[in-house]
Amino acid sequence: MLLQLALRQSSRACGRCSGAALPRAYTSASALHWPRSASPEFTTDRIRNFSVIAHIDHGKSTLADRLLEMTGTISKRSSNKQVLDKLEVERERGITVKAQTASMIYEHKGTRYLLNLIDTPGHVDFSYEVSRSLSACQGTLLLVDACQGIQAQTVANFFLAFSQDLTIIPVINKVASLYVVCAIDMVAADPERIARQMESAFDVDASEALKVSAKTGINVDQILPAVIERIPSPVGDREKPLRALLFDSWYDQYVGVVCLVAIKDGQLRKGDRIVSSHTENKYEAMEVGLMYPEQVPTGALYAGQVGYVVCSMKNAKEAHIGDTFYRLKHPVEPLPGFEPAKSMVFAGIYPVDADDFAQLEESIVKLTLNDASVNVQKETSLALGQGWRLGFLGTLHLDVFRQRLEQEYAASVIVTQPTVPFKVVMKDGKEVLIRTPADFPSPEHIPHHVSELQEPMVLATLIFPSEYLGPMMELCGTRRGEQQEYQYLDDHRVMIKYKLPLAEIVTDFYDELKSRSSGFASFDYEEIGYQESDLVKMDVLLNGKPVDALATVLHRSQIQVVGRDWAKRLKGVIQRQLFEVAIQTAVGSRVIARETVPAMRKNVTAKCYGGDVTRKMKLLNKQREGKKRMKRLGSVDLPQEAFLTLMNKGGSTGGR
Ligand SMILES: Nc1nc2c(ncn2[C@@H]2O[C@H](COP(=O)(O)OP(=O)(O)OP(=O)(O)O)[C@@H](O)[C@H]2O)c(=O)[nH]1
Repeated sequence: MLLQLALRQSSRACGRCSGAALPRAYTSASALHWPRSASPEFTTDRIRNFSVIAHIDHGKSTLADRLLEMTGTISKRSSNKQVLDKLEVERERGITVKAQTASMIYEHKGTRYLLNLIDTPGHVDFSYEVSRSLSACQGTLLLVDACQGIQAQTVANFFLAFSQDLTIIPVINKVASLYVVCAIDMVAADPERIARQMESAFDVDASEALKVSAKTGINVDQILPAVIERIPSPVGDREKPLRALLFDSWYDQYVGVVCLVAIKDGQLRKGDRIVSSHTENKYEAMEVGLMYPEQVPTGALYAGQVGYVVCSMKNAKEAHIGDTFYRLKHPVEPLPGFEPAKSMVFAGIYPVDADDFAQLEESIVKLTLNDASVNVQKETSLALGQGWRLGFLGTLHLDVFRQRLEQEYAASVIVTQPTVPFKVVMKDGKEVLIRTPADFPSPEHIPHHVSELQEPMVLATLIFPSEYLGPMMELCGTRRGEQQEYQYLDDHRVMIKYKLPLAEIVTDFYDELKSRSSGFASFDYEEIGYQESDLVKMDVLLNGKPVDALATVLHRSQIQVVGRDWAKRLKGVIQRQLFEVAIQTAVGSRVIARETVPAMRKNVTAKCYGGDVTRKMKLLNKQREGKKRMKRLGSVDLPQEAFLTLMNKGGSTGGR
């Protein structure tokens, strides 16, 4: 019984991990020590809501650990590392993909404060998480690595915070490595230089920058006093009617949907009847509390506080991020809310074994309960059967989703080449969004019905040491980029901005960027709408039959290079079969490239003379295992790797 209770507790703590409970990686001081009657004590003047934003790997999660330790929210244990990175994929990849909230109590000059900290992801694909998390804050710690200096996501995140009028505290991290030759830039970490960079890029006062080491704890004790003294307390009146902003939600397999709310006005008590402004659905608040750092019920939340509410919501889709909750019979003006997340990269996901369709569907539904930014549509491919066309925020997001399907749900899937959403403007003025190459108009159809083909464009920011200026400009040039801006951040670092087609950066742009800059360049982008483009659909044919799941849309200038490359790559992964396999790439009826896989003999044990039964069995088993991972397309067996190899041309993870 006790064991069951412990397991239940442990998986509840990980409700955000879509039901796949992780072992508790840390010891929380929370549930036992939280003074349950404490929340009324924290009036708005004794609350600070702040986030930590930075480029990837600049130390946000490590700093969050130190702050949680300092305030006694978690105990000091060597095993307490990146405690707010709760997902398995986050721990394995060492990145944050989901913003996490934690409340702390901190005494400053004899007064106790309730501090609410939100650790945000650094990667561009998850900037949607950052922007909505900032709506629950009045200030932010802008963290910059003392070796690397300002990077592209530092700039992007700074502007997100700036546009929301937040107080920004500059923090230079990793100053402990001051006397060590920094492996990244091969120059000593130089906090003064970084402070000057921040001054020039963001117009902040360099003397206000805190210089800390999140790892060793140096100067970390200066952070919370600065938070209290510099960041304004939230405005809000607990005597007014309830206005609660829903800014995050997740599905917990035991209690259902958990909503994270920022109470802008009024109070939210257990048992209250509340209404969603978006849907007008009515709910009962069954449990309310603070994230300390796990869910700790407090019975009530008051104006200015950030916490969770479990209400009688049946379906996670009812939780509309940006919604306003109000108390039944006391309607209020809804808060502005947020733009919904826009999918920028689409890919088909299919079960390797068609029998696993129902199981995979269940896994996708569960996973998307905790990631509403994934766009889901059923799709049928002639080649792969029934599956889904999923929309993601970027290729890292896609890769993380695939990894979570495989790790948390043991799914075996085929992911097709990612594509961006193209636009077809018809002659009658109608606009059609094309999310899958299979829907792209045929060459015969275009002259009669289509007036323009368009592709999505982005404004990319690249930051790198000045000696890489040539290779970086060349890279952007070969990717059909147009230079927009050029600025020296200091004597060593340059920032350039390029207008680029999104399709060019969801392929291997990031890998190229890293290899041509020896790893020193960083980049970020924002969408800037659609632009006319000379697009064509390229088909892949196996023994003369087009495979719809392998089709892609390209700029006309790329057909020759990609066509030849794909034919070669497929030849490399398609095993020899009983008959010859012709691989062709083609645009309409024009063949671009052809490769041939010669025929082979079927009997894998033919060379196994004599009576060695175990060896024969081994070979046959191997052949059977191999077959399991094959997809039969007409008469040709296509391995899972065929899709992967094109994706890698292809789908780099676009961010790390
Ligand atoms: N030397 C040194 N290393 C640090 C310091 N702070 C963090 N690190 C290391 O930097 C790496 C990245 O730290 P994280 O805390 O995961 O960085 P993050 O900003 O949360 O990363 P993302 O969530 O991926 O954006 C880890 O290996 C940390 O141990 C520091 O003060 N000094």
